[in-house]
Amino acid sequence: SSNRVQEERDGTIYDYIIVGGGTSGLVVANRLSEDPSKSVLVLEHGYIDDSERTRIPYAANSLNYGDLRDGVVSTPATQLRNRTFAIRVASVVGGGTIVNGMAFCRGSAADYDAWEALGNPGWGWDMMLKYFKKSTTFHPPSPEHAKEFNITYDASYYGTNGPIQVGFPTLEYQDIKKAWKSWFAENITFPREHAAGKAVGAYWTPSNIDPVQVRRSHARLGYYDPIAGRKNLKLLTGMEVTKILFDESDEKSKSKDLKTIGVQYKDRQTNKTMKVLFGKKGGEVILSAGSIFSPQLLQLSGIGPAGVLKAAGVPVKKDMPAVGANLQDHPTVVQLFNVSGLSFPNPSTILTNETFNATARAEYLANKTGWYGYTRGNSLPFLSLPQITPEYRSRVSSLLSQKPGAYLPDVYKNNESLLKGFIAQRKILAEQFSGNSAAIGELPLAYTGGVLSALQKPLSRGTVTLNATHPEAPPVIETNVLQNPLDTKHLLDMVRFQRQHWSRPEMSWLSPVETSPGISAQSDEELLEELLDGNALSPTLAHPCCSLQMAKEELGGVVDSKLRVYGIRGLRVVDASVIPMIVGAHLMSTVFAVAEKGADVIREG
Ligand SMILES: Cc1cc2nc3c(=O)[nH]c(=O)nc-3n(C[C@H](O)[C@H](O)[C@H](O)COP(=O)(O)OP(=O)(O)OC[C@H]3O[C@@H](n4cnc5c(N)ncnc54)[C@H](O)[C@@H]3O)c2cc1C
Repeated sequence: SSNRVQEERDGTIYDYIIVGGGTSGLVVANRLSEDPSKSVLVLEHGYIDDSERTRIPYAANSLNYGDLRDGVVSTPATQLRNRTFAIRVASVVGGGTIVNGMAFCRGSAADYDAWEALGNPGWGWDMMLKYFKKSTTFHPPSPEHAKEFNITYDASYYGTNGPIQVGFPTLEYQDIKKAWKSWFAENITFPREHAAGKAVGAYWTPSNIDPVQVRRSHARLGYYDPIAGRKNLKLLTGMEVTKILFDESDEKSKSKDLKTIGVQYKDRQTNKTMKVLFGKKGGEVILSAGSIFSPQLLQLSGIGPAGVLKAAGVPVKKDMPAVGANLQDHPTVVQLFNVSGLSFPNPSTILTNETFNATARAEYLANKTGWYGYTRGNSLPFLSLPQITPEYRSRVSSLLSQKPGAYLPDVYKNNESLLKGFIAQRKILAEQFSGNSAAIGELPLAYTGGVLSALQKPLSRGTVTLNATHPEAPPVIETNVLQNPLDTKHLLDMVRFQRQHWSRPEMSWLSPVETSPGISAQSDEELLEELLDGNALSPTLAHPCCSLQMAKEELGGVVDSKLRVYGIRGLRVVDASVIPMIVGAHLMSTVFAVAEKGADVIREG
């Protein structure tokens, strides 16, 4: 019965089993199946969704709940009055790229060079650039449009025939010109192209939009649909992988590494549990279930912190405390201003004016023009710490004077490699905080009143561990948001920057009045109190990552630079969880590049 799937389906013996047909899984599936002599199976938890909400660029403004995984919630956040938060992850063929906000931006060279510095040769900026290009096709804006809105770019940093279509919406709201004036008044940098390695300052970033079809470009559309007919590639949807299977005979002789022989999975429709096993020559399991479910699956399979596994009744195959540690995301803070004097239409119009919305929709459906072709905006200042606060030097010295383990979760306390890894990360972060090599805050250009800032370089670290009473339910996610007090400082630095920005003469056209936190709040304590009262802080911008970090093993690495899980044969991870340190950018374009490089690394053997 262990060969049931091969028997039931078509008798194929697979060389690769990819767990998760999301963003990374489909990239890897595409590249590995380019070789007709290799056969590839993708098992995806979700289904195919080709509805309007996945196509229409404007739909990127609303959360597509139908394609999100149910019940993924963080534990009460001690620093945020024990609030819990939905951690948004996709469950759909194409993964996060089907449901996300379509911001397609890249970090700075220093963000990726940091990965290389943690013991990952070939993962620095110079090499990653190749994969940023390979994954994309860039569509420049029309010269008239670019001139009118001062949209700058350098197409040479993108690809010319990659699967993901990248470009700008063909229309912009007029008020954005005034909003940009206020940014030009700031003493910051204005890179012509953010994707050139210096993504620090105020700049235009593209979307994953196909400007010809005027629709969302995503992993399924770019990487799977065009090759779905390959005979050596099979995608099964609605399948939840529940265990990675190891060669039990190997396991008995403790001297040998564990070796994968296949996976066990459950058909979500019939609830039937099945197995798929490699043939005699073996194969590789590639974990691409994302930053929450890849660590869960490793733990369900006996690879993870022994204490966590035992508590959940899972037999320990390999004690690896680093599995599920190092979780990072971009914590956010929202400020509110009352504004007047906006032109018609503005970005709020389509959200609040039903007639306008209906007309925009009809126009899009008839000829793909109008505001339904506009996403969420493409002007995204990402600032370095010195650009945000004159206090940056004192921040760096407080960081370096912290006892390294002081603000880390328990798993770091008894684990020397995780702690050493954090110290190595901290050194890199101290360098980034001292200068303008990398962004530490995202402060998207805003003028309609709601102002979001996102911390790009948190020092707090979260964990993903099995739910001891229901190991197969979504795992326990401790974000530990703001556990390190410097993270709070940095968020408040951004709040103060925004406040200063909104009081500039160039913003007076809006007659803005800060309503939350409100200018009576001045000290750190007052600001924090008001922000907590207003539920204005969150641990996540839907960018969970880093929970199975690629690093030297003695630095808390789970995978090596070939993405192989240490000590296990036939098992790699390719998704956002292998990122060792979160970048100063939304994640998707980085994940595409990681997966492209991951596929190359796998093909090299
Ligand atoms: C709501 C939202 C908004 C976002 N906005 C942006 C944005 O505007 N710009 C940006 O750059 N990034 C954004 N992101 C982040 C970005 O989309 C993700 O970081 C990226 O898509 C993650 O890719 P991945 O391959 O790691 O995981 P995913 O794309 O999530 O793929 C993982 C896949 O594995 C499947 N899976 C999980 N467990 C199992 C299992 N046990 N068995 C089988 N399959 C399984 C899942 O169903 C999923 O399809 C957003 C994300 C979300 C959720």
